[in-house]
Amino acid sequence: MTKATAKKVCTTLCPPVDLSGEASWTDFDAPALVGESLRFVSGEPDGNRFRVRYYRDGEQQLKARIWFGPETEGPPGHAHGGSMAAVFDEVLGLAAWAAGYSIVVGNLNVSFRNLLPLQQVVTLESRVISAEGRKIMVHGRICSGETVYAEGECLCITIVKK
Ligand SMILES: CC(C)(COP(=O)(O)OP(=O)(O)OC[C@H]1O[C@@H](n2cnc3c(N)ncnc32)[C@H](O)[C@@H]1OP(=O)(O)O)[C@@H](O)C(=O)NCCC(=O)NCCS
Ligand SMILES: CCCCCCCCCCCC(=O)O
Repeated sequence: MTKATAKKVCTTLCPPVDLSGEASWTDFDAPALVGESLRFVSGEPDGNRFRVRYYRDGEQQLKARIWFGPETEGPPGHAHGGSMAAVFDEVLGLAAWAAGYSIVVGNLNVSFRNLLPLQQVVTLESRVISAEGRKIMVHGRICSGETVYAEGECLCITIVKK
């Protein structure tokens, strides 16, 4: 990236970003469902790492508007692959909870398709694909318009009370 195209890195708190959803989406209150423990990805809504807002779409599938801040940097000016994996981990696991399954994530596969520029609001679209016994499969993608940055396939396993 040239100096001319590089986005200014915020050394103090970056300005507010617009995480609003589409008209047909409704707000989804993650802490009300799973408690306050999900701080690693969505715990600092005004911070410089991730800013996340959750929704359900018209089909009740979980959607997230996500801003990857300067502290998610991997390749210069772009998101670290691990930061995208962390986002998939939380959002796809949460999607299974939102669908009524008490799970933890057993396996997560991520395909990185395009470098994701920092300080851009993107959408994570999720879909619960199947539920067979204790195995809940959830797929998702991080995208903006026609551009897909990454795809995730998440095997969730329902928790067994001991
Ligand atoms: C996922 C976990 C609960 C499964 O342990 P368990 O309750 O003893 O269940 P099992 O190992 O019997 O697995 C249940 C089924 O899921 C399958 N499974 C579990 N983990 C799997 C994985 N990583 N990949 C593929 N299949 C997996 C098993 O093969 C088994 O399938 P089967 O019923 O067809 O034989 C356990 O491994 C665990 O707690 N892992 C840590 C999870 C975690 O830290 N996630 C991140 C935070 S959410
Ligand atoms: C027993 C309550 C546990 C609530 C956990 C919500 C899990 C959502 C997915 C988190 C994924 C992860 O932590 O790796």
